[in-house]
Amino acid sequence: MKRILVTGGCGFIGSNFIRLQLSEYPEIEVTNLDKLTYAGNLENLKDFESHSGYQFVKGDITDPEVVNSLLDSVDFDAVINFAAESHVDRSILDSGPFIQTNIVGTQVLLDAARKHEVNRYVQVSTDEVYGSLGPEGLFTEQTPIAPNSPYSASKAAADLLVRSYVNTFGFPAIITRCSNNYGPYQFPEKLIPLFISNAQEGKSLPIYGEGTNVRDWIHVMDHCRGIDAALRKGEPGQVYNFGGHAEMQNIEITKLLLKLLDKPESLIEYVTDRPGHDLRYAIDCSKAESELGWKVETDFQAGLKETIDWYLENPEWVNRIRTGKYREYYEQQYGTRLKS
Ligand SMILES: Cc1cn([C@H]2C[C@H](O)[C@@H](COP(=O)(O)OP(=O)(O)O[C@H]3O[C@H](C)C(=O)[C@H](O)[C@H]3O)O2)c(=O)[nH]c1=O
Repeated sequence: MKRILVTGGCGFIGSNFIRLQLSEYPEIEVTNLDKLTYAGNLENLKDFESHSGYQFVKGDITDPEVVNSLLDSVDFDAVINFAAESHVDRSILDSGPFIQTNIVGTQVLLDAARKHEVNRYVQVSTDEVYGSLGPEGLFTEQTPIAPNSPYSASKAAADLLVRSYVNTFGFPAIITRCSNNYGPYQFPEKLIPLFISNAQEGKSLPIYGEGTNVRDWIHVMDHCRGIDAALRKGEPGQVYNFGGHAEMQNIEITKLLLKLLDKPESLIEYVTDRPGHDLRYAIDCSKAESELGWKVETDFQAGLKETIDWYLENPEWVNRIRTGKYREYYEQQYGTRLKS
């Protein structure tokens, strides 16, 4: 595994994955193809800009010319597809970009990778494709796909395309599905960084509905190590689930964040629920544990504390986002929901 193409490497999970590759594998050459949408940020990899094993290419995975000319110019051993529109709330406001990037982009990448006989393709997916659980049970790799949001439907469609290329063409693809990530460089529209930033600014923390929805939190580096294990040790055609073994209700994690930040619970504001809000995600990762030798390494409380510290130590990174175009989105998303 010498030359790899990472798409969407300027986003949260992709940039952490590139960081892991360049730190762990001295011989690796990573090309990062990223369109630099609102969530793609060159600053996320600033410390690797001049690394001899790193190359950045600005481009869109939905453009066959861009993708094919890149694959013509470099003989990649693997393609790892992180490029995606990922925020459920945005997909409810406008599903168009989700269909384009997540589905059409995956099709373009699959066709180009197949044409260039790339030996390994990893589709980075999500446990949201399985839909919603009740209070009991876990998603396994056998759980039928039943997405509920435009975002998860677009990811499920992409997974099905990947599956079809495996079955139809014998294409050597692997799918990974992970639970909710947290950690440094996460765009502050997602629950944890949004609530840290709002609390720091003395703004309300908008909890959807009653706050009883459950998510399973995994540190982004544990997820990235999982993708790395799937890339190097996984069997083509297989799906691998990853999760953090850290299930929490939204209200519980919010109170924990406020406690760690030493901020009052009076900042919590219950707001209109997300339409079609999935109740609970919880995932069985025993296949990844037994077949890939992967396991969660980050203790949740320690990881959360370290994540809070990262946001507090990087106010410029946060402020550049929060004072930019993001303000329009925040107003659109929360303007009528929030009292304050
Ligand atoms: C932004 C926000 C969220 N929430 C609730 C909604 C969810 O129950 C939970 C987490 O929401 P968030 O939008 O951070 O993440 P999910 O909707 O669970 O989806 C995330 O995890 C999966 C695996 C992916 O695949 C998605 O790409 C990723 O965005 O907090 C609130 O109550 N208030 C808020 O302001």
